[in-house]
Amino acid sequence: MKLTCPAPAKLNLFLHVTGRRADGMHLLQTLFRFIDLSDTLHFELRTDGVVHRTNFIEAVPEEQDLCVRAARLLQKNTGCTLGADITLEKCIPMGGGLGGGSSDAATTLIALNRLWSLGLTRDQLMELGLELGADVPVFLFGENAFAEGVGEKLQAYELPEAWYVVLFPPVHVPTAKIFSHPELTRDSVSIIIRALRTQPLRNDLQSVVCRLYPEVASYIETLGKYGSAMMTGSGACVFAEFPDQAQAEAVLQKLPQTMRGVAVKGLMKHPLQDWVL
Ligand SMILES: C[C@@](CO)(OP(=O)(O)O)[C@H](O)COP(=O)(O)OP(=O)(O)OC[C@H]1O[C@@H](n2ccc(N)nc2=O)[C@H](O)[C@@H]1O
Ligand SMILES: Nc1ncnc2c1ncn2[C@@H]1O[C@H](COP(=O)(O)OP(=O)(O)O)[C@@H](O)[C@H]1O
Repeated sequence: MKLTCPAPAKLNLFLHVTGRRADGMHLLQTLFRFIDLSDTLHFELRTDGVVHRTNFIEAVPEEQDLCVRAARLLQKNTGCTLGADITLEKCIPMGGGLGGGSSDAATTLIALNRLWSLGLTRDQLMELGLELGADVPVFLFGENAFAEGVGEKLQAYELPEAWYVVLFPPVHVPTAKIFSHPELTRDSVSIIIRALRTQPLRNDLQSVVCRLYPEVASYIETLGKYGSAMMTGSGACVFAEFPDQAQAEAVLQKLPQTMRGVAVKGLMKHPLQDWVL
């Protein structure tokens, strides 16, 4: 038996750092939006219990791959003796604040819950997902969401149709380096969800990233000539929102050819939302 499933990327339409937990993890408020830029995962059932990624991905060794780790975590927690061959077609730039690894992990949990007939509920999958990373639960939640805590307290948030130009600056920003920076804003005032309609949106991680990686600042400045440009997550990717495809693509055309990026549609929900009860 085989399944082929998408794993969409996310944008953080705003991100505030409101405090720090006793274990050092930062408390955030953020708005997650899924976008139509996806990895594709293929799952083939194995009856010998082995979980194996079939393709070579230079930046991610098999044992570290969040898909493989998600599959093994699911086996461990359910006692399932089935396995899977997983083929991962990467399209989402890695380590860019687009949540690709987290999304791959969530898609693996959803797909194997079905392929192995485990019957775990959405809440059970979200609890498992959180063990793999703070960004995993939202992809299992399945709706665009306002998030608090480290990203695990989620409320569905309805967003209008929109298109995004997403640019990939050629730098790798380690998330831990930004969160541990002494000059990071860690005391933003908590907002209530309704304030999002009226408040200008910002990302509290952006100024530290721009100082350490001037390329990110330069991409924001260039894209900012055409729209309201911001960084997603801990970077390095930057984005701006447009009302329709034509406007987003026109902006992409005007940007210097050296700037890699895409024009993508914002999704109204996760493509596998209906797969989980
Ligand atoms: C910033 C966000 C916003 O969506 O996105 P990304 O840029 O990763 O996509 C996430 O909160 C990223 O969550 P996650 O992807 O789980 O972070 P990890 O890479 O595991 O975090 C690496 C390290 O960053 C620090 N960290 C991370 C998240 C957080 N809320 N507080 C932290 O202090 C911790 O030191 C952690 O060990
Ligand atoms: N399936 C995967 N896809 C991408 N990255 C992965 C995966 N599994 C593990 N990783 C690791 O997670 C890191 C963060 O990846 P990713 O989720 O793409 O970025 P971000 O957290 O910035 O949104 C990568 O640099 C890589 O080392």
